[in-house]
Amino acid sequence: MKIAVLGTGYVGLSTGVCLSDSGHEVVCMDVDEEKIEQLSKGIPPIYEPGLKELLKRNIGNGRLKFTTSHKEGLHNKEVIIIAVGTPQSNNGSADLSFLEQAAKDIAENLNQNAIITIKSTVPVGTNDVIKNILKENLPHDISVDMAANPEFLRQGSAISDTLKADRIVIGTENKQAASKLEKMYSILHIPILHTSIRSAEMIKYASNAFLAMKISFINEIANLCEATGANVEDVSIGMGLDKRIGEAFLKPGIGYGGSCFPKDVKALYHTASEHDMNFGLLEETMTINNQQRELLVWKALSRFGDLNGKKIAMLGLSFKPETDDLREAPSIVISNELINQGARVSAYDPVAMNNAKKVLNTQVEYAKSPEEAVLDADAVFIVTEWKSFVESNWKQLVKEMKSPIIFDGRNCLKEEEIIKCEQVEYYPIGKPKIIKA
Ligand SMILES: NC(=O)C1=CN([C@@H]2O[C@H](COP(=O)(O)OP(=O)(O)OC[C@H]3O[C@@H](n4cnc5c(N)ncnc54)[C@H](O)[C@@H]3O)[C@@H](O)[C@H]2O)C=CC1
Ligand SMILES: O=C(O)[C@H]1O[C@H](OP(=O)(O)OP(=O)(O)OC[C@H]2O[C@@H](n3ccc(=O)[nH]c3=O)[C@H](O)[C@@H]2O)[C@H](O)[C@@H](O)[C@@H]1O
Repeated sequence: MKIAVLGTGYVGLSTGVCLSDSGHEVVCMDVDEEKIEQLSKGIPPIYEPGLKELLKRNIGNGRLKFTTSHKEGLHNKEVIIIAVGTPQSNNGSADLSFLEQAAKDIAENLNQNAIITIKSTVPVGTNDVIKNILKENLPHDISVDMAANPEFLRQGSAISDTLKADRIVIGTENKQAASKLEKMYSILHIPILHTSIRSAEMIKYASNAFLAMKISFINEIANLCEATGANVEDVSIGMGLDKRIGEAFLKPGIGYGGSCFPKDVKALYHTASEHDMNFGLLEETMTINNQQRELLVWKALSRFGDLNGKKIAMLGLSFKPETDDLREAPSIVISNELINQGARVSAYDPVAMNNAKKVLNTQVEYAKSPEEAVLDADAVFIVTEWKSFVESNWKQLVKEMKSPIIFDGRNCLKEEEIIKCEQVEYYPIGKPKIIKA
């Protein structure tokens, strides 16, 4: 099948690479010339395990091409996938300007009938808006079918999530479009759910909002565990064993971040208010998340009384491991708050340092290793659960610190390793602290 993809971000690129690897002929387009130049040489602009190999293989076998020209990319394509960004606008709703521009680009350059498949996360009803833009701008002899095909991949595992998704949701307005898209994905052997376009659009927001709500719920339970002496890890396991609840997304921490949960929960809340509905559950999910991001600072304040002049090592800057993305990362709120409190921040991340320098407060200092970051520090904050931090020699690391105090925002360090430290104060989330004087 001949497929065009607009947008080579996490979603467009993963989709393009995986569809070409399944045997389709794919052209990926982007308006960012630098990205396309890099991609054409097989260099991924983002860090994603497995991406580089698939990129090289499919450029090499001629099934995957990149261009900045919509005319060239859309030429003779049966399926057009739109995967441009839908960021948050000032009032919390989804900003559809990239999508609207993409629709105009398609209308101006499409040379045959095609299925326009919206993979970007878009509010219910957006397919209708885009269809109207297309209708107004397409030549009269070309017609399109619309499809909503939301994406559920996670950053850091984008390729394996695309190849081994739990489900593919296809929302269409007619059977021909539905069966063509089903055929496009058939080689992946993933369960497919066919729905109306509006239901497919809603499935995406409902899924992200539900997962975000699960995280805020377990974070509040963690805070209550700390107050009552229970252990949230046991509580999560005990809850998750009930198949009706499920074990996933019950890991407490310092709140959800990333380019999607925060913006999608806000956008769904906005959609509800447009329909005169106060979706209080979503409002509370967001409030809890905002509070949780400041938790480590509150814990440090309660331990030290005052953070003025204290050196705090911040290990991990990306919003989660295996990505260099800092969008809505808790590290942004934490470092700002520490600096407000007069603390010195020494930060380290194995892959996100370059991006961090573009977004974090300019007063943040960057270390070349965890060892350098913790040197003479009054405390260390574990902000992202990178494997290399978990596997570090903590017995040795704490010896480099001014005071051996660890605030673990991800409950990722192994208690059996912490106990080996000669002196340590270890403060996890929602479970008992470990103090060795
Ligand atoms: N990042 C993620 O993990 C996931 C994102 N999504 C959704 O997918 C959509 C895309 O997200 P990302 O891939 O993260 O976005 P991104 O911002 O990383 O990439 C979007 C790309 O589209 C390009 N673009 C903009 N206008 C264009 C046009 N007219 N023609 C061609 N290219 C154009 C941009 O230059 C950019 O490279 C969003 O709606 C997002 O909510 C859905 C699931 C997962
Ligand atoms: O729409 C999207 O963009 C994507 O958003 C999330 O994917 P992603 O943001 O890449 O990452 P997640 O692994 O879901 O983590 C999101 C945040 O939640 C936090 N989290 C996750 C799980 C958990 O149990 N606890 C927890 O605090 C993570 O640390 C991270 O900050 C969803 O998991 C994807 O299904 C969805 O496609």
